[in-house]
Amino acid sequence: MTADVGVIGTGVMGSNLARNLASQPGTRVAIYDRDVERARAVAAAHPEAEFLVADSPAQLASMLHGPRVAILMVNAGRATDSAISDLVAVFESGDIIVDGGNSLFTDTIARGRAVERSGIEFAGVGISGGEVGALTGPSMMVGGSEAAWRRLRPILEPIAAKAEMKSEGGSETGTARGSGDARSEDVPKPSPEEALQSSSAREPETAGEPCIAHVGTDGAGHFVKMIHNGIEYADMQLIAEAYALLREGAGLAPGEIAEVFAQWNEGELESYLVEVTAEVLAHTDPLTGRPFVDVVADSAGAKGTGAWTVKTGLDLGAPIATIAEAVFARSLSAATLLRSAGDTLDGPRPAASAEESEAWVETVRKALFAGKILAYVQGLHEIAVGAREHGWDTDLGEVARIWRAGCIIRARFLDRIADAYAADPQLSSLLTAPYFRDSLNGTQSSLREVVVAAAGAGVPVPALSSALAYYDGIRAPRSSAALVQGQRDFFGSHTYGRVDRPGTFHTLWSGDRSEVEV
Ligand SMILES: NC(=O)C1=CN([C@@H]2O[C@H](COP(=O)(O)OP(=O)(O)OC[C@H]3O[C@@H](n4cnc5c(N)ncnc54)[C@H](OP(=O)(O)O)[C@@H]3O)[C@@H](O)[C@H]2O)C=CC1
Ligand SMILES: O=C(CO)[C@H](O)[C@H](O)COP(=O)(O)O
Repeated sequence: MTADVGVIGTGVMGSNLARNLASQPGTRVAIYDRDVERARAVAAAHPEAEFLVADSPAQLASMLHGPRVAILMVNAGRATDSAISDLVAVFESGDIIVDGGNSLFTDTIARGRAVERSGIEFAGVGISGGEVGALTGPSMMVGGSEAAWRRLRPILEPIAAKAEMKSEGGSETGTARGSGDARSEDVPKPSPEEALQSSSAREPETAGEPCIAHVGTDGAGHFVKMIHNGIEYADMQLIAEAYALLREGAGLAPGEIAEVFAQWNEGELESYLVEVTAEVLAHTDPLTGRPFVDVVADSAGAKGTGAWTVKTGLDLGAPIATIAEAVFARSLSAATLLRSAGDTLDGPRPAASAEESEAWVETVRKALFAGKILAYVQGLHEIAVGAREHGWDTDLGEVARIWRAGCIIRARFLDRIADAYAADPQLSSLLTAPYFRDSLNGTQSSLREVVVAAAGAGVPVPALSSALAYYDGIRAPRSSAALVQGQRDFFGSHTYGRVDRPGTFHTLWSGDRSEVEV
């Protein structure tokens, strides 16, 4: 018996993606893990998937009919390199290797070149949705040649999340829905545990637009996924700051804040991350009976995609300060030695004013919405700049469309982003689209208010502050960069342009201070 597709790596993502593939009619899946017992255990736990389990890459290759397709779901970096070289040794020209992990896009470009020298196709596919998404429908960002996309589409499209079709009236009623997505109103949602334990708990979504797209050649899929994760970092940090403003500014308890977030999730802030936040805040630690959030160490981890987004933004000259602040906020949280100096430092201590809490909650909600829009604006701008730099034909509206369901940053307003690019495919910035312009005009004063209040109260809100600075930086009729240009010319003859005539100029600062054209 031969299999249609192979999955390498049967950990959190690979096991669930393999089950998702195996649940498609007529699809037989072969699995392999370097820990062969892990792959065997996955097959034993899910007999309905009828997996073929390979003991080696060579056996996997022998189980697949040609031209072979294998999807790697292994850790980024060395593990991916080693899995690729194992496959290259046993695959043949015309076969295709798909890297579905969170690889750095520049690695994907280099790997593609190396692999394709042997006639084997290579595609880098960003996959988002965590373990439940992998099982019930992830969002997938495909990078690679048109030929690879044509081959992969029939395999991957059926397992992708489906975003609800919009009814008459467009975004007013159109909410994103992936299989396993929490926002279905008419379909009972299996809990994550149910979804993971039993494939029979899964109600495959067949209607709706599949959340998968070919976003460009070589590294484009992993590039777009990297920035998805950068936005994820910013979104999470903005939410965490809103939580701090409610807890420390309004004196609300975690359970009360959980209710606030659950309520926010009914409106324009509706998103998977806001929903998850409400669940985490409502949770009580079974060991101590205290709010779960109070017993978790306040030191955040990171696997690297956020930092890559920031490094790439620096290389591309794309201003993504809110994403950068979110990455640095995690670094600061984990810098225990640095933070130990805090005890000796003066400053205000937050004092809650509970009597104003209702108005404050609404102000924080609006500030969070403004911050969230600005974080997406930054991420999408970085995609546009990166696509230009690398020659990828990435359609930002398509990116927004495939993020509407299945992925971690799925949110109601992604419909609005998709609409904005559909209305104007040449949109230079989301900020000029009427919905986003009007939303920011209606929320910017709240963003300003919380940043001022937080600074006065000593509550750190780096992401909200940087979102406001980004907004005001864009609004400023004249930037203070003119002075920076003057300073650069003074100490380094770096030259400058003028507002009143074309050309490049230098002032003879050490001489008679006359100006010369250079
Ligand atoms: N977890 C998540 O929510 C998400 C993860 N991702 C990405 O998906 C990929 C997989 O993540 P995840 O499933 O969480 O990772 P896990 O560590 O749970 O699983 C990876 C599996 O691959 C095995 N493996 C490593 N190297 C090889 C190899 N050369 N050949 C065969 N098997 C190998 C590992 O074995 P061993 O334990 O021995 O190393 C392990 O069993 C990563 O790139 C991750 O960044 C993407 C989206 C979401
Ligand atoms: O890819 C993902 C979702 O799309 C992972 O959830 C993400 O990698 C988590 O990242 P980190 O551990 O850095 O917070």
